Amino acid sequence: STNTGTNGSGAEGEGTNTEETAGKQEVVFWHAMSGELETVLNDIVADFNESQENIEVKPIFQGTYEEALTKFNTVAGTEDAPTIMQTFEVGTKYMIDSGHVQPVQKFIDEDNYDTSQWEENISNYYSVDGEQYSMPFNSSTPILVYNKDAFKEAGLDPEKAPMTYSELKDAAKKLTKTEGGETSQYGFSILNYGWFFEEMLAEQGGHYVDNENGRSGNATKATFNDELGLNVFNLISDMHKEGTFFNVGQNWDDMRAAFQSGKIAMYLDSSAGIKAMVDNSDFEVGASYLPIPDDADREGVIIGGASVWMSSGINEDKQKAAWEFMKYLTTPEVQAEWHVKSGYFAINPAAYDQDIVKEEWKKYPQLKVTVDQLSETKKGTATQGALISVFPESRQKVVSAMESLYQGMDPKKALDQAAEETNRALEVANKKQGN
Ligand SMILES: O=P(O)(O)OC[C@H](O)CO
Repeated sequence: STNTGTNGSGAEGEGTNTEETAGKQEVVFWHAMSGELETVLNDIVADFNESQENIEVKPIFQGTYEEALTKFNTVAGTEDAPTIMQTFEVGTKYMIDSGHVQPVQKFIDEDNYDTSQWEENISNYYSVDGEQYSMPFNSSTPILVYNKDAFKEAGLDPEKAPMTYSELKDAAKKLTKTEGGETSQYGFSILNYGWFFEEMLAEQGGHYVDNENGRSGNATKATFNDELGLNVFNLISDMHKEGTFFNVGQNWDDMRAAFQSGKIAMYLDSSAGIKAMVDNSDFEVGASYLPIPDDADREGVIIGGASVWMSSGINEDKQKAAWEFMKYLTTPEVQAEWHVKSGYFAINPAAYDQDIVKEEWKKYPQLKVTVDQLSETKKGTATQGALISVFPESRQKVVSAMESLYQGMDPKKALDQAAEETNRALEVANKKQGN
């Protein structure tokens, strides 16, 4: 089964929005939650619908985050646009620039809604120029996941996950099993997905683009190809050359299957994948913080996952109905259920005081690790994440650069190329926006 929105598979909705059902205000909700996540989401929606006389929320799965955004693009600004759209974090600026979204700030103000109950680290990400654009919903961060049984077998302390690049390299060497030129177990792997690079850069306090990650002004240039970005690329390249790193490709399912089958002993995953991993592995699974370079200060992680957006240009009663649903999603009770069943963070930390969370943390201490890593994150423009309209495109360039490392490309050259391509995309986008 799939666990995260980046890894969509399953039945997709038709994407057409039907009229009001039985006099109820229909709220069409496009999302990218597949597998078990979709079930949990549908349950929450069903509970909401049951509690409402006049509102009916209709969730429609639209594929991966990338696929859903492409579909949104084709209907944004028309009457076929969904009332609510789930978009991954790196689509934030893209959504704002689209001109087809209604910032939820309007409803926060009209309703005197208290957003201080939201986790600041999370809501900050979706707040631009003092305005809350979207409502945080499913937030995740990457974590290091490791096979504790393999650690024991290799003579490593299963309670001590590697925290630095040197420790990671050493552990990976001990965990790698090679016989007659065949490697049956690799020490480490990272999915070819730009998110992991973005996070490992932020951990060191690095910026992805100029103008303080596009937060103090419009970004004009990529900065991720600096020394800090190079640390990450060098790590991957070195470990790959040493034979301790396995290239799993771009598919989340393949990566998780490689871990479960014992092909890799450590890898990076979304915090939203940890619970299913613990449940579905026949060995003990550990979770820990992202490793950092030996001499770096730990800055923390950027909020990943997605938030929910409201379309503009649609009936205001529909928007109000959507806002009711959004408020419901953020209650401590719903967030507690969402956190324990999905593994995503509670965007309302009061959820962590709910009994079901306390019980679950006893059973799955790995869940708490993910919350600790986030709460220890230092506030700043590095960990707030970059704000750029061409982020989804730039991410693809970084993915290609990561892939070229396995063909033996020089890490600096690979990274520079991704940066140049990002610069070109930024230039085009800025011209279009008249900046
Ligand atoms: O797979 P998710 O939902 O944890 O999200 C990971 C990334 O942040 C998506 O951009």
